[in-house]
Amino acid sequence: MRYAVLVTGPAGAGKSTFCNGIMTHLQTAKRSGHIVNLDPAANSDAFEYEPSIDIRDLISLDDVMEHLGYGPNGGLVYCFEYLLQNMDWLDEELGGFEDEYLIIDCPGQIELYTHHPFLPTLVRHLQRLGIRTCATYLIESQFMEDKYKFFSGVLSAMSAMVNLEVSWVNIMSKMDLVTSNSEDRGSGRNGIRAKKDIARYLEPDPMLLISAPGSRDERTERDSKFHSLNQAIVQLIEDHPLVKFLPLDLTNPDSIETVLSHIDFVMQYGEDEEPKEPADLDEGDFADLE
Ligand SMILES: Nc1nc2c(ncn2[C@@H]2O[C@H](COP(=O)(O)OP(=O)(O)OP(=O)(O)O)[C@@H](O)[C@H]2O)c(=O)[nH]1
Ligand SMILES: [Mg+2]
Repeated sequence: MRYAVLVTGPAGAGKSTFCNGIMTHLQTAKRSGHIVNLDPAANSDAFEYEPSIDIRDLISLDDVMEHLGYGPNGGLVYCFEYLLQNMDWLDEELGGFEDEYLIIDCPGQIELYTHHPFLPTLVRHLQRLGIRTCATYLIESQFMEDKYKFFSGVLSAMSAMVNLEVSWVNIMSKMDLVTSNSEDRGSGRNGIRAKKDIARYLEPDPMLLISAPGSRDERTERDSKFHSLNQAIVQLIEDHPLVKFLPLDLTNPDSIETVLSHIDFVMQYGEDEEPKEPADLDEGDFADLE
């Protein structure tokens, strides 16, 4: 059985660093894994581990920009359209990997996750090849310092989830930065000071948008349209509590282990390799037989 973990999220969320972190962890646990780079604009320095499959071997953003005159974003879309037209390249690259755990590093343009058909097409393709696929969506802990920014992150995660019909693990990255913030109580910019505050972000409490004091509250009161938009968002998140974040602190191996075990769980990693434990039965279930 082959597995693939898509690592998605906005620019700079820590996706490539997370891919490296998982690789290190897999190696320590004597498990094998491979990085697949799907970012045609990736800087080679970003990879501690040489990607086993690299979209830049098929097409590079620099070439597209130089020879076809595209800018960076149009060029990226061009690269993906090119990949979709040349999926046999990917099939060939994937052909050499049996029983593998692929960690797929994606670019940070969120329009790719919210409305471009690229990722859904890719996921369907992987599933057709019999590869069990799940997706992670990272947002960085600094988002918690501004509740408006944070909820726009929640909405983009929701939108990505709805766009892609696979199991999801949402991750709050760079938690090491929060820890140091909370030790220095004076400097918490927008009130991320106590653990219970963090909990309201990891399991997003939409009331943060309405109740908590923040820099833009005056505007909220003055501008009733802004207020009713917030109300609508609160309602949406209350009605569809789809997004919860697992905290990720790459400086702590236990934290990586927890995140990885969630990813393994949603993909049912290893279930085929070991016989399944029969489900526990209540004594009562046998009563009729006696
Ligand atoms: N403190 C801290 N910094 C991090 C962590 N993860 C990433 N960074 C920093 O955040 C920046 C962006 O990290 P990347 O891993 O390149 O982020 P990315 O999501 O791959 O970025 P794009 O591919 O450009 O979208 C780099 O300067 C990293 O060093 C983390 O867990 N803690
Ligand atoms: Mg990256």
